[in-house]
Amino acid sequence: MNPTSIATVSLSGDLADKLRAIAAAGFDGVEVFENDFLTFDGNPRDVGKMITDLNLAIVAFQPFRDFEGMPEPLRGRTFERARRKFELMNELGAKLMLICSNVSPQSLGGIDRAAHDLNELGDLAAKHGVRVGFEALAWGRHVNDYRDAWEIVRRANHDRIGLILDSFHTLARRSPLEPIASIPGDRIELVQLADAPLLDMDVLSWSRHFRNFPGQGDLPVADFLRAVEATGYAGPLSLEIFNDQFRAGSAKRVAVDGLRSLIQLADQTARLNDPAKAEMPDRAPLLGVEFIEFALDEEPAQALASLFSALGFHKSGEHRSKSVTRWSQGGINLIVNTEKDGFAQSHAIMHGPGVCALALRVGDVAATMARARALKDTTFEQSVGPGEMEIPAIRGVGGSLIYFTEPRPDGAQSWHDDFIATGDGANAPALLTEVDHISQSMDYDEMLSWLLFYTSLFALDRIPQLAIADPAGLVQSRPLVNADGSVRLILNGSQATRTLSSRFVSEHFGSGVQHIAFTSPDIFAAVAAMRAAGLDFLDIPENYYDDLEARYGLEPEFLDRLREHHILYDRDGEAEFLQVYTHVFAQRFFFEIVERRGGYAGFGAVNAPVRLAAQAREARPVTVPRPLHED
Ligand SMILES: O=C(O)c1ccc(O)c(O)c1
Ligand SMILES: [Mg+2]
Repeated sequence: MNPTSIATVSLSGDLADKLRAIAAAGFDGVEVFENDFLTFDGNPRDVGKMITDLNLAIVAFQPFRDFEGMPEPLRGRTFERARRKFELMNELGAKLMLICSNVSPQSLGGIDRAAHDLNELGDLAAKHGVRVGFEALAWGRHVNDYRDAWEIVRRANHDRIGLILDSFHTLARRSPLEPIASIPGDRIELVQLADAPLLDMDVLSWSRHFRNFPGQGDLPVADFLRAVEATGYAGPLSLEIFNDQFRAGSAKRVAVDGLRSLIQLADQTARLNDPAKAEMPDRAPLLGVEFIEFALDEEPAQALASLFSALGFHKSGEHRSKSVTRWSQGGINLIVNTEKDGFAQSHAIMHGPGVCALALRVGDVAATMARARALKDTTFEQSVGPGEMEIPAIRGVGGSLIYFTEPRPDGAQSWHDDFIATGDGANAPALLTEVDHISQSMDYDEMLSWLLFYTSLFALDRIPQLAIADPAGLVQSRPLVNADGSVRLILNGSQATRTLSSRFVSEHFGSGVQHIAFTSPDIFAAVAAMRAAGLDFLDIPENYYDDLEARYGLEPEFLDRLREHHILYDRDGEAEFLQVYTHVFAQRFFFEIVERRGGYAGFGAVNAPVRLAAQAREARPVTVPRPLHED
């Protein structure tokens, strides 16, 4: 793999914070952004030493703007400015200066004029023992395509002058990638990498605010890198991300994401060339949700058990050595953990009653763990009793765990064997059959981190992000689904502080599962049975049903049944979706029951504002967050 690097502009903090985060994440080098240096209180030699002490290479000093094609007397000033920066680079210990193409209205066009300027600058660079790389900005005044930048560099014909390629500028303009392959690799000084979501806006604003790490956006960065590899370029791959959330987020977390994105991109690019030569197992296919584990104290656990019973679950097992019970229905397994020590208890103390772990069924646990380790995901081990199974796990959202299980040939040990089966109620027909989806709420700034976490490890497809109106602000919602729909995860985050999603995070000390939806083959029968068992459902206003009638012209009888059972409805072509919500449990999480008819693939997004408003009416007033247990 090429050396890894990241530009300081990609992270929050002052220069020292940024450099520490970059080194801690394990990058080989760094592009020093001039602005990070100018605003830092430390002389160039000390900054240079700080960087080498962290074992980082200075890959580039940048950007030097508005250089080529200036008329006199501006041209003379520009060369003097460059000379000063070369001196500064020598003090810092930087060997490469990045020049981005001129945006000044005063600049003059002409490839030979630009080539001549760069040739002359090459002599000055040689005098100072440094090199210069020229990069086309997508919005450059005369040079805005890498092919023109390369032609200028070629004609400059100076051994101190090379080309800089940036995936964003190339892919944003939809420039063809094939011509990259014919540039000699040793004339490329640096390759910068960035992804971005597809947005319909001017390219400058898009670049300055919405870039993100490869794999977080929609651009074909692997195709770009594949073309670069064909040149024989062996220098650093440097992430250069201008992103509003990254500037505000945790430098440490974002730096780790950056390295993970490069690891996944290298794997993706290798697979484009020859899947057999990949160095790590492929993204893990998900086969289903094996179980969902709740951690809580005895008292709320009893209330949760009543709720599970009313939802049609039966207690199907008692753990052999721990205070852990299993509840089942159809293909769904829920685990209730009330242990007095260990991971689950810490989770309950920290977050209150809630989901502390998800277990996902994968084709090959060992391969999944190997890929997780390659991606630098955090693995987790916990002590187990004699003869009990250790289930391999990694850390997920909000410090929760993701366990991995795999289908086992008959007779092989499985996590089920840790439980003594209790058969009560096992023969009742299942009202609910599968986990339909799991929603996790998180800080808005973390959404791209968890998106990368999930999609780099698992074969999950991203569904476009939706903005959903909560009465207290917008909530961004990003579904991730596997090919057969057996695993659907939803990431929710909001920049507004009082939305249901934000309050979940702020009042419960961090991100986590806020809601779980189960599939029912017959939602009316399920809701009737649950109501008979004493459960009631989130109230939905009459206005909603009036609108449904107006929108779809539903049969009055059908509409009455929806209304009576508080069921929400959506339609997509011939496909239909019915959904109903429990009240919120312990002010933390809630359940949803859905029925999908005719292959409905969405999540009832049109109904989400109705649900959020209903929940807001029920929500307690905001209180100052405080841990459940203060001992
Ligand atoms: O947005 C800019 O000005 C800018 C500067 C330097 C770069 O390498 C780049 O890609 C963009
Ligand atoms: Mg760039």
